[in-house]
Amino acid sequence: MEFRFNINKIFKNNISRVGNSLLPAAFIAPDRRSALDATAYVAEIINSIGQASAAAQGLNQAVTSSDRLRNCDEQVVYLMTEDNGKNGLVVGLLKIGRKSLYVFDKFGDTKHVLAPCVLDFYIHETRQRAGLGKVLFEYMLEYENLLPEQLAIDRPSEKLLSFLKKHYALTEKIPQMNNFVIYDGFFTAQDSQRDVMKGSSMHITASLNSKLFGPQFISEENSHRRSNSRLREDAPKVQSQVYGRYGAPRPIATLNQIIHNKPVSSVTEPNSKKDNITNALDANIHIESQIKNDESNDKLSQEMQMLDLEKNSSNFEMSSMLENESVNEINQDHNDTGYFEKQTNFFDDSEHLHHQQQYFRNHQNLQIPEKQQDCTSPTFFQYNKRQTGKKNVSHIIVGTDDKIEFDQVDDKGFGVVKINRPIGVSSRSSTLEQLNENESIHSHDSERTHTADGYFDLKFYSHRLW
Ligand SMILES: CC(=O)SCCNC(=O)CCNC(=O)[C@H](O)C(C)(C)COP(=O)(O)OP(=O)(O)OC[C@H]1O[C@@H](n2cnc3c(N)ncnc32)[C@H](O)[C@@H]1OP(=O)(O)O
Repeated sequence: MEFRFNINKIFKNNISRVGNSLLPAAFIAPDRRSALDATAYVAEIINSIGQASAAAQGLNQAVTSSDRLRNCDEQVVYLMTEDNGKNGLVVGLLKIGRKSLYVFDKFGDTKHVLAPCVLDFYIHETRQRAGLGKVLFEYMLEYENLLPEQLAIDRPSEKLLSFLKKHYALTEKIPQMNNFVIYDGFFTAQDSQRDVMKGSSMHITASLNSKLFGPQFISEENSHRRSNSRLREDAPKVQSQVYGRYGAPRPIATLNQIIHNKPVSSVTEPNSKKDNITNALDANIHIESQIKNDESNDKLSQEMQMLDLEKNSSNFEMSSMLENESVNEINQDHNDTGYFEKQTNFFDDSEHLHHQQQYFRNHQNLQIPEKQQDCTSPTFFQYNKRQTGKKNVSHIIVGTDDKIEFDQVDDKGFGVVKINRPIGVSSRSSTLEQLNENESIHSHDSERTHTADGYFDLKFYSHRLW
């Protein structure tokens, strides 16, 4: 390919490497004007041979142009020239550049690579099959320090495929979804040259996630995490060791025994303390029976309601305290879910029972019979709307024949049920006022008052440190 100007002044060697400056590396311009002229000449050469290459490949548009080369840092053009004793000849073009590609490996996994690519390759028709193509290609490989299998070929022609097969024995292609052709050994060479983007590959599956969000990057961290998660799935599930306060020896849980009417034989507290607890419970029960006998007395009825609630809540509290081992865990869950802060509203015993059973099922340490009516003894106190005269009353079912220990609870936190009476002291003769002095049910959020619509709001609170 001849030009109207002398290319020998620009290209000192047979093969010249031209970057985005559009000047050969060996070109030394005496002045600025000479540099600008040389740039214009090189641009013309590149455009011309680019058009010739496109024509040789049957392309409508040239792959190689001076504008594209000027605007791209990652691409370079190798030009092969001949000195014909006149203006010189341009006989070959090879354009390469690094491209970010998503390519399949041999196993069908998609990888994201920054690979050197052969973008355009052309030897003038008058010089083809004369070995010039190999000379140009070898020069490029040596200059770029690349191996032939490292290259991704952009839409190669049959001539180029034949060329690569003949000179470099590249035959085993790895099928791709794009127009690039890569050969076996591409990834090995890539890894050796650190051209694979470190730690990043694409994971394409037929999963919904892939459909919705596209292929996922698999970084080293993700791979590690996935392998760890698999290990975790395979590993036997062993309950973690409990340390500290929760690891201390605890009495055997008795709430289950209370519900099932079993003797609380495992409680290992001193007898005197258990006796005190029993006395306190008996006292409450006695008061309850007395009050029930005289339902016409409104004042006593009010007192009964207060005592009922106090007993229910205190029994529940005492049971909870005895259930330290299991309840410690439960409390944490319920503090999070606000279980004890929920206002219960049971008009129907079956609903109440279902709720209670559901609660115990959620905590496998505890058991509750499927049918509460199976528990015939001891007495289970279930106060409903008819008994209390209130629309909303929280129900607590507690067996009273068992010996239960309880401690006083500080008036701290939300909705604390407070029992301020010394253990063993009967509250039989307590009037409502005395009861307010010594035994009180505190609810910071909603006081124990009769509201206009008759609602009674009692909220339980279970401290995390119990
Ligand atoms: C990514 C791309 O650029 S794809 C486009 C590639 N370019 C083209 O197709 C343009 C037209 N062809 C050419 O320019 C040249 O033929 C090139 C660049 C492919 C090869 O350059 P050459 O100087 O011919 O290569 P070289 O002489 O070193 O090697 C010759 C070998 O190339 C292959 N080859 C070259 N020309 C042809 C041809 N017309 N038909 C089939 N194979 C050919 C053959 O394997 C040949 O070996 P053989 O002669 O023993 O059969």
